Amino acid sequence: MKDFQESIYKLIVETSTRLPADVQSRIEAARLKEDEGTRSALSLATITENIRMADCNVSPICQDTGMPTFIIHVPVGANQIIMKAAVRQAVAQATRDSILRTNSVDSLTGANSGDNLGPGTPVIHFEQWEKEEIDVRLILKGGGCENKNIQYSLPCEVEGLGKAGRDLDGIRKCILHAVYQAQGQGCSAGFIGVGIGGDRTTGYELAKHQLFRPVDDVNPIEDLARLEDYIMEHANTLGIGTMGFGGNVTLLGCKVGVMNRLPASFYVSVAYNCWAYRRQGAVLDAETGAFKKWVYEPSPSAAAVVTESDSQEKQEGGREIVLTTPISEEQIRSLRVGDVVIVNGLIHTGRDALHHYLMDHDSPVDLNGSVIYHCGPVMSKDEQGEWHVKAAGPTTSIREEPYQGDIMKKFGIRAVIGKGGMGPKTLKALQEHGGVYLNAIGGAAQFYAKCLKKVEGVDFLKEFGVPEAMWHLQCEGFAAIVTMDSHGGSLHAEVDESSVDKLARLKDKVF
Ligand SMILES: O=C(O)C[C@H](O)C(=O)O
Ligand code: SF4
Repeated sequence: MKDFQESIYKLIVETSTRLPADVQSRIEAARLKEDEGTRSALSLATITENIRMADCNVSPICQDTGMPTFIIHVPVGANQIIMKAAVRQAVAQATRDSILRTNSVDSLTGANSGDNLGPGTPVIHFEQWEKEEIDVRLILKGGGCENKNIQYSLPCEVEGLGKAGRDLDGIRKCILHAVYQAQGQGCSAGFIGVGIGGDRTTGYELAKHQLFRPVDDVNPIEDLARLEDYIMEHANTLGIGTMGFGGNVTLLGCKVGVMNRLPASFYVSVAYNCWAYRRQGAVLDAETGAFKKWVYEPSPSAAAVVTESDSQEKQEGGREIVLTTPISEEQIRSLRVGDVVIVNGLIHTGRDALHHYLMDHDSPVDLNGSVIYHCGPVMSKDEQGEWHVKAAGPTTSIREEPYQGDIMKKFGIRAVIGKGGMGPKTLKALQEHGGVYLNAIGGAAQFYAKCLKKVEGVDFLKEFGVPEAMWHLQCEGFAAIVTMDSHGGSLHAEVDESSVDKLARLKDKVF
């Protein structure tokens, strides 16, 4: 097994930095389905550019490299103990090389293990089979879309759709609702895996397993093939669009599996995966572990991908405003939903741990007129001890809803950049205080890293770990869209309202 570890490392690099061809072609098709010049079309152009950059830079497509989950099929007699140790070493090496973000956190203390190893991480499942080769599949599914997974226990009442019974039509309602409830927060347009039956644990497992199916396969069970087609057609009438900006394409793939259940239970489990659907597999030689071939066709090389890199400019009706930090209240009050803002100057990252901390502590730096970026970057340190941003897209902002308004007021923060939008408490605070919410494109980690020119410093690195630390970054030309303004306007509230109406149109029995 001398080559096994190296093959696993190669698989991790491929998975984190290049989307397979089936995934990429769905994204490209979505881009063509969106009307030219709309926010969704331009966001998909940014996403396409980001995919190209990740490939060229051999760097993570998205900064959240997720929970590394391996499913390994081995011939009878393979030594799984040795293989497991090699997988763990390859994961640690990929983390040192900034291909994976340090993503393993002690649930009680919040301490980051720093190498992606810890109780429960990475996830490694072994299966034996009769074939004379090893098949290793890997999925890197990030935390934001994982938070949008949902499990239904039938029969139940589904918002917008009424009663969902223990039949195919009840299942249909659950899946439609699962897409609706994710809104833009799981970086739509997304892919879903659905597990029907099992118990609460195996139902979710089955759902995740569906994400290993090729995007273009046809379900061998006729009823489920019909259900998948129906969902693909109708989930795309909800109008949620890319990042929840509104648009024609909300769902890029739907795969449904079924297993037996207990008489008393009927679960429908949905695993929601963002557009950054990073899954790949490798077939390896059973004796040496040497790489033989990829399981999913890799994308054509980056040079062949056609891109439009001027995305986010000239948005539908929106103005483009350049803001340099520190920003005044007057400047903020002049902004409206739909404006494109180009941010320059010093900004600060802050997410869960920092927001919690700032509620009853002082800030280590002056935040008056500043911008907080909801982001947990991938960073690397060079030999001179200088930090560099390797990947830095936004994280889901709604997690900071309990804190955000209070913190903006307490420290005089004028803008937050994030993704997926925030709720009524923040919207009210933006009005009272004179603040704005700027939506960046989730997953576009290479695209934004390019704007983060210099690391001026960092606080709480030891205490919170790399993703949660407060990084002080000089940025240049960071484009984001105003989706919540200081006049009570919220694009997220609008899209939510209109999509629940559209969901309700799908109430009538189909199956
Ligand atoms: O943790 C992150 O960087 C992002 C997360 O995947 C998210 O979607 O919010
Ligand atoms: S930030 Fe978005 S694209 Fe990245 S892992 Fe989270 S949900 Fe996926």
